[in-house]
Amino acid sequence: MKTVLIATKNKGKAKEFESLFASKGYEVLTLLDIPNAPDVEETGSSFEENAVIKAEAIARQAGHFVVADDSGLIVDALDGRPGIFSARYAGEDKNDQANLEKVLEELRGVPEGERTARFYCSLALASPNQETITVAGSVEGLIINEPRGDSGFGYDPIFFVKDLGKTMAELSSQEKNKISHRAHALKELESLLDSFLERERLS
Ligand SMILES: O=P(O)(O)OP(=O)(O)OP(=O)(O)OC[C@H]1O[C@@H](n2cnc3c(O)ncnc32)[C@H](O)[C@@H]1O
Ligand SMILES: [Mg+2]
Repeated sequence: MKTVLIATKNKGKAKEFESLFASKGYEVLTLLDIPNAPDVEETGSSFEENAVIKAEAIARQAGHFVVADDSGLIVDALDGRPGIFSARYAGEDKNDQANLEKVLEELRGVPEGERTARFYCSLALASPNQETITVAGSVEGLIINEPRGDSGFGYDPIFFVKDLGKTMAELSSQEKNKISHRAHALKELESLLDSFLERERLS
């Protein structure tokens, strides 16, 4: 089976990539499988910049092509926050529960019609031998008042998907993997991946 290395230490993302790539015939490895994998500092000012920083740092270290994901929640009433600071919104310890509570607190009193938001995912595909490629995907939603559901990870329990009448955390993993920002970004990457890997083989 073909293997792809994903430059992430996030267990929720790792699980989703395993199932998203399984349908394309790839086995997924992440930094969680590699002892002492470095923490790459996310010093960029956009999702794209951070995805590229992570992908290129790990590709250089591993001497192999990798995919990195930089993603987050963009809330219109909060001028786009938490945005690229989604993982550490409530503090350096990256606590999902504290992060979503901070968003709910900041939105207290904001009427339903003004609680629009989107999840955004930038994927970067990098190799020591080639120019880095980036793609992106997003999904629209509303931030509800109370967390609902216990699947998924991160901000999923407060992100309501209007068309499905459920929060992201109330969807099965199969359902989330059809409509998520990550799934949409990966769809974009799919058409570029084969030719990237062919150039990789020839380099
Ligand atoms: O950098 P890596 O190691 O990949 O792991 P991370 O958790 O730090 O990941 P990011 O820097 O990309 O931060 C993304 C944050 O946005 C949130 N997020 C991203 N995708 C999400 C999803 O599908 N559902 C819910 N929350 C999500 C989640 O809280 C993440 O911690
Ligand atoms: Mg991160």
